[in-house]
Amino acid sequence: MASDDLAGFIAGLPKAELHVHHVGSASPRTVAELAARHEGRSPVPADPALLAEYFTFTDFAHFVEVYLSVVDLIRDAEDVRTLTYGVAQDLAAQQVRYAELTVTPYSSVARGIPAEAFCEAIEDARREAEKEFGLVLRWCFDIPGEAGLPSAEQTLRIALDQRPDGLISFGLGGPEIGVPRPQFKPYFDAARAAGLRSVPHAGETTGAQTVWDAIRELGAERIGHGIFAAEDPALLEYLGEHGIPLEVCPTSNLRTRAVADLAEHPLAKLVAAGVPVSVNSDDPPMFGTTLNNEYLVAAKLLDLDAAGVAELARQGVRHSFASGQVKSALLAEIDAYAATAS
Ligand SMILES: O=c1[nH]cnc2c1ncn2[C@@H]1O[C@H](CO)[C@@H](O)[C@H]1O
Repeated sequence: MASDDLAGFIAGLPKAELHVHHVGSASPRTVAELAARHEGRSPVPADPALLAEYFTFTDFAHFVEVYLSVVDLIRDAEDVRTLTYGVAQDLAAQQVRYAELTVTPYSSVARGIPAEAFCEAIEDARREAEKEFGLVLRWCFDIPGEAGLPSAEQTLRIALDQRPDGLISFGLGGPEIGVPRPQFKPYFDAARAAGLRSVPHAGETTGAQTVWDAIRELGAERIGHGIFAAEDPALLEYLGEHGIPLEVCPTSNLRTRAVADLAEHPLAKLVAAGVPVSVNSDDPPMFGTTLNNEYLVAAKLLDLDAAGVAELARQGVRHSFASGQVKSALLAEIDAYAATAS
């Protein structure tokens, strides 16, 4: 199948998205509109054409700085509602049927949006998206690592006090350098005791030890990124044996300069070692990508044909925290599509 045909196959393929950030998914149009409202008071350009340059990152720390400047544009619950609905619409347009969206309530609450109003806004958008697009949305509430333990405490409190219906997991994002995972153990323990699944980022910008810490200290059931696990054969074996999947986002790793070149991306090495992986988009407009494009990138890295790509989509479903019913319906849909379209 030619590359154009494969792109067409991917575009129509029903998919799950497991690693995508809320604010990081805002379309350039949405970001530019929000920036226009705060012109003169925000470094974010109000012209969508200038955003690509603004979203050129020198390293991961620069990425977080830029990310937070966009977070700063979201000032009230109406902004949250509009943003979330737009993200759902963009996912549905790519034939995403189920998505776990990483949301950072701490950042918005710290900027003055009450926790209750924030949760109400995302829940409104979630219900609307399910009704209008048939997209099942779930939330991962993550601790922004750079904001330290007070942000962990508050993220946990918001999760447990508000407990929005769509909330299924607890995460940890932001920088890894200078933000050791073990200090977050009590918060993950409490979140897990309350029935939330554990999905911290680890091994995105630091080495295998961070992934071990995420597993041993935070009870990680899936790992955000985890690409530096490739450095440690014992860890690769452990991930495979215990079925702990990595949520891999190839273009993100390139754009934050975690990986110098796609040719050096460890996806193929991880798969060859028997590590379960899914392919995801992270912060698609900020990285100039889409989930569909990430599938195409992964197909090149793994040398996959249409059947291989369909299997990748099945992995995303299997690694998700969706209900058994949602999983079987989506797997059946993928099977039916692959049988007719390839
Ligand atoms: O690739 C990523 N790695 C880590 N954090 C990220 C990424 N993309 C977006 N965020 C977001 O960065 C904020 C600051 O900690 C958090 O809101 C986190 O969700």
